[in-house]
Amino acid sequence: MLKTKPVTEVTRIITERFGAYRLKSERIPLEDALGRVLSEDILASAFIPNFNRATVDGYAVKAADISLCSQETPVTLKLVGRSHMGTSNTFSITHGECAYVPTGGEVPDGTDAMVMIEDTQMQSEEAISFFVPYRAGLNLIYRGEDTQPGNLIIPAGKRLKVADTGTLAAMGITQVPVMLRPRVAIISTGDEIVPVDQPISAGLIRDVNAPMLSNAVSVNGGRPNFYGIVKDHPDAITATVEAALPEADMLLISGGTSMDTRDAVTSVIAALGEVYVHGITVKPGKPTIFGAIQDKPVFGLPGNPVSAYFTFRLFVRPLLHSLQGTQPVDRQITLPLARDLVTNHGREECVPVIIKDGLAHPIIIKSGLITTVSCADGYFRIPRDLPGRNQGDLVEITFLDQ
Ligand SMILES: Nc1nc2c(c(=O)[nH]1)N[C@H]1C(S)=C(S)[C@@H](COP(=O)(O)OP(=O)(O)OC[C@H]3O[C@@H](n4cnc5c(N)ncnc54)[C@H](O)[C@@H]3O)O[C@H]1N2
Ligand code: MOO
Repeated sequence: MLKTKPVTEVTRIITERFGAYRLKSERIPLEDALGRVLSEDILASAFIPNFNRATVDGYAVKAADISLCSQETPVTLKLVGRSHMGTSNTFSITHGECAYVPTGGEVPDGTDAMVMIEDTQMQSEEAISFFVPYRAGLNLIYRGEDTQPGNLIIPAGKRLKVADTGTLAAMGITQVPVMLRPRVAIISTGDEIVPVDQPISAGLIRDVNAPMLSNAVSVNGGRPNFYGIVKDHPDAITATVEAALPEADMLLISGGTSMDTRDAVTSVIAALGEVYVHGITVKPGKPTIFGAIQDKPVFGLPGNPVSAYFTFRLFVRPLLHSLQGTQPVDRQITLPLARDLVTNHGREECVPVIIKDGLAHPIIIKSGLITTVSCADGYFRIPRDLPGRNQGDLVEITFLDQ
C-alpha cells in the first residue's frame, strides 16, 4: 500500500528541499531573450525619450496664444523655424510665434502644445493661422515621460514578454542578463513503450510522455534532453539515470511508479539517493515519486499520460520556475459547474473542463487517455475532503493555455 501525502504537504516538501535553489545566470542577445527570466533588475540609465517630442505633424505653439481663436476669428502666429527629424533645434519660440514640427520631432524650447496641421492654415511662408483652441500639454511627449535614470524598468524574476524586449531595446540593452534554462533529463520506462515513429501491435503503447514532457519543460523555460525508452529493469534504469545526472539539473522518469513488481523506479531512486515522497493524495497522480540524487531533484511521474500531465503541472512546473527565480503565471476564471460531479475516493481531484455558454462542463478522464485533456480549456480542483460538487457551484478554473 502506498502511504499517500496530501498535495500541500508534498509541495511543502519540494519547496523545503529545493525551493531556495537557483541556477546561475548568463548574458544573451536581445533577440533571443523572449520567454527567458531576467536575472537582474533593469534600471533606466537615461531619459526616455531624451527630448520633448511632438506626437502629431503640425505647429508648436504656446497654448495661451490660441486660447481665444475659432473658425470665425482665427489667430495668426509668426512661423520662426522648422524642426528636422534626427537633429536638435537651434531655435525656440515665444509668445506670438510658432514652429513646424513633424511627428516624433523635437519641439523647440518654449512650446507647450502641438496643433495638428489640419487645424491651421498657412497664410504665407512666415504666417500660420489657427482656428481651434488647444490646451497646454496637448500632443506632446516630454523628456523622461517614459522613464528616467534610476527607475526600475523590469524587475529580476520577470519572464520577458514581447513588449519587454521593446523596452530593453529602448534602453539600448543588447545583451540581456537572464537565468540559465534548467536542463531536464527525461526518461520513459516500460517494456511495452515504443518510439512515436514506430508501428504498434497489440500490447504496445506509443511513448506519449517523452514528447509531451519535453514540450512541457520547454514551454516552462527548461531545456529537455530525452534519454530514451528504458526497459522495466532496475539495472537499465540505473544506468540511464547515472548517464543523465551529470548533464541535468532535474530528472523526470515516467512509468514504473506503482505497486507492480516491475515498478522499479522507487527502488532505483532510493538506491542512488533519497525518496521523500511516494504516493500523493491526488487524482490523477497517486503513485508519484519525489526524491533527490546527488542534490538534484528527481520526479517519478506515473506512466499514465494524463497522470504525468497533471503531476508535471502541480509539482514539477513550480520547481522548474523557481530554479529560474520566478513562478508560473496562470489565467483563472470562476464559473458555475454545468452538472453534479461525485468524487468519493478521498483524493484531491483535478477535473478538466470545457467552457461553453458560460458554464464549466467537466470532462470524465481516464488517465491513460491523453485526448481527454487535449480538448480541455482548463481544470479545477476538488479538495479531498469534499464528496464532489453540485451543478451551479462556482468553481475556480485555471486555464490550460499551454
Ligand atoms: N495495485 C495498484 N495498482 C495501481 C495503483 C495502485 O495504487 N495500486 N495506482 C494506479 C495509478 S493511480 C496509476 S497512475 C498507475 C501508475 O502506474 P506506473 O507509474 O507504475 O506506470 P506503468 O505501470 O508503467 O504504466 C501505466 C500505464 O501507462 C502507460 N504508459 C507508461 N509509460 C507511458 C508512456 N511513456 N507513454 C504512454 N503511455 C505510457 C502504460 O503502458 C500503462 O498502460 O498505476 C495504477 N496501478
Ligand atoms: O491516480 Mo492514477 O494517476 O489516476 O491513474
